Amino acid sequence: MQAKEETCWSLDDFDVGRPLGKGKFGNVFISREKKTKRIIALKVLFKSQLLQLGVSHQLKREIEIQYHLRHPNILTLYGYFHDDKRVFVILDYASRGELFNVLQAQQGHKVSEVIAARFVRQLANALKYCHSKGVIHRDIKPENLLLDSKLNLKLADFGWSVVADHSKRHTLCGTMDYLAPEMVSNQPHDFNVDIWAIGILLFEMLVGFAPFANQTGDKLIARIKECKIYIPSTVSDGAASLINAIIKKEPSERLPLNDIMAHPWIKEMQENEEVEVQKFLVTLTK
Ligand SMILES: Clc1ccc(CN2CCN(c3c(Br)cnc4[nH]c(-c5ccc(CN6CCOCC6)cc5)nc34)CC2)cc1
Repeated sequence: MQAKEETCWSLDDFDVGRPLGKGKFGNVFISREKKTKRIIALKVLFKSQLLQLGVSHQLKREIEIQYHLRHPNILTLYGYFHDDKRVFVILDYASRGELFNVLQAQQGHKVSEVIAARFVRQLANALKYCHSKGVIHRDIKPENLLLDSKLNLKLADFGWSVVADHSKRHTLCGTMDYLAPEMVSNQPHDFNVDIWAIGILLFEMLVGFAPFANQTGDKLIARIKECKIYIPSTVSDGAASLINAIIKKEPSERLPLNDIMAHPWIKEMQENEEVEVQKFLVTLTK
């Protein structure tokens, strides 16, 4: 469906189906656009909730930012409309759902190194595009990474993103596991917070849990600031070297996106990716 400029959408344009998931501010329903029969995801948010929780600015920013991003690894936001009680956001439908649930369904909550390398490469690609437009996502985590029918990763939920500027944002946001040290100590932060999250994600996909998981509150903050992680020997040397090159306390020392995508382990894993993807798709329940 082409995102026609200044289209006036309304609920009458859609057949709304089952809920795909529930969030704090509303629900997402699988839906079909009547004219084109296109399947989409319709995010329905209650204005009362948005006002009560003071997150209307976040929704506005999510829509403004995501609407202007067009990339194969970013979930497309086609448009939005509202009635007196609700705001409706029209989004791409990712048929395999959240990476979070796919990981939960795996033995040991982890995936093979080939699959993990594919997701890291696609996420780095999406972030390279975002950062080139001055957008920092700031909430990279398995819940915000969706998968389509071909197992392509789609970066979603720009509710915590910002357009970087020199004032360097200070608001603390997102869940703690993925927060970079400079964010937990509420220091100025920049694009490198997204790079940090790629390292945490790679660790979690290969080990089955995040490096600072099972910690809470101040202990968790202390562990993140200490920035020491223990990588089990089940993780290959190539993958471990990439994780260690990204998980650096000093933001400017983290491996840049181009070097992540060109890393020898990423390149090595790409060799038999197609076969692994087909095998992995068969294991996912329909
Ligand atoms: Cl306001 C709000 C409400 C809920 C949420 C949490 N999710 C955010 C992502 N949502 C989806 C979006 Br946006 C776009 N495409 C999707 N596709 C799916 C999806 C697709 C398929 C399934 C079914 N599973 C797929 C994997 O095999 C087992 C069955 C489950 C979810 N969820 C979304 C679903 C809801 C975030 C914000």
